[in-house]
Amino acid sequence: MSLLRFDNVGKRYASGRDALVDVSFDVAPGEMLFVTGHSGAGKSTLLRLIHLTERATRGAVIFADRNIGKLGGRRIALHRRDVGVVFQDHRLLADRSIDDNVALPLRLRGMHRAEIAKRVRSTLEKVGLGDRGRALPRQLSAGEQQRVGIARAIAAEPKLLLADEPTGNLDPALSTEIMALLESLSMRGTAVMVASHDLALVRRMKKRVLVLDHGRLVDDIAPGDLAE
Ligand SMILES: Nc1ncnc2c1ncn2[C@@H]1O[C@H](COP(=O)(O)OP(=O)(O)OP(=O)(O)O)[C@@H](O)[C@H]1O
Repeated sequence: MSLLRFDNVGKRYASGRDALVDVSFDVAPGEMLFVTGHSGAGKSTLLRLIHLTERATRGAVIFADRNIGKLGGRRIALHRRDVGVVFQDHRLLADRSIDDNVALPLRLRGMHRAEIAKRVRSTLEKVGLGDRGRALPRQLSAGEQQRVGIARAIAAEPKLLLADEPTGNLDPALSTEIMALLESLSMRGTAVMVASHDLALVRRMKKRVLVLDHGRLVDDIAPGDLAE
């Protein structure tokens, strides 16, 4: 069974630019994989079609057996509950505590306060920040802030976590640490898709790699098979 399927997907922006052309692949539940390719190859666009910040203009994007390209209004919000997103610049609220930042998506879905407090605590523990909940983002290191970004994205227990260049601003040691964290999430059952142009990092992780070139999927490399 697949969690996500791209079926001959194309994306042409209003500008006329073809960002994705005839892209097909499947992602299994709990799988971790990378999407790589040169700048402008279409990595971010591919993730946006899954999060529905953009729509495919050809083909179908199927998530949990549903064609999400047709969803509107409230159904988009419901779909996004299943899809967590981590950004390069983590986008934490500077004047809110770490606890509040992680709680925000749970509040938005109307969860009860006691349940939120419990979830926030367990999620921060998962990312190794169980004792930092009262700190403000600026009191944390760059790597810790990115871990808070991941905690916020997984607090609601999505089926899929999308990460767009999640280590773009971090040094190699911290990047490896963040990747190990993402890997541990996939081992607990959350599928993880990481867009990255950092080939050295992608190689070290020995996961499946989708390679985009000018919007086309030119390779789908099995775990560990990326050439040195
Ligand atoms: N909102 C948009 N409107 C028009 N064209 C866009 C838009 N977003 C991206 N593009 C174009 O689509 C193509 C793919 O862009 P995308 O951002 O998906 O690539 P990328 O692989 O993520 O690149 P990078 O590594 O530089 O972030 C590029 O040619 C880009 O200029």
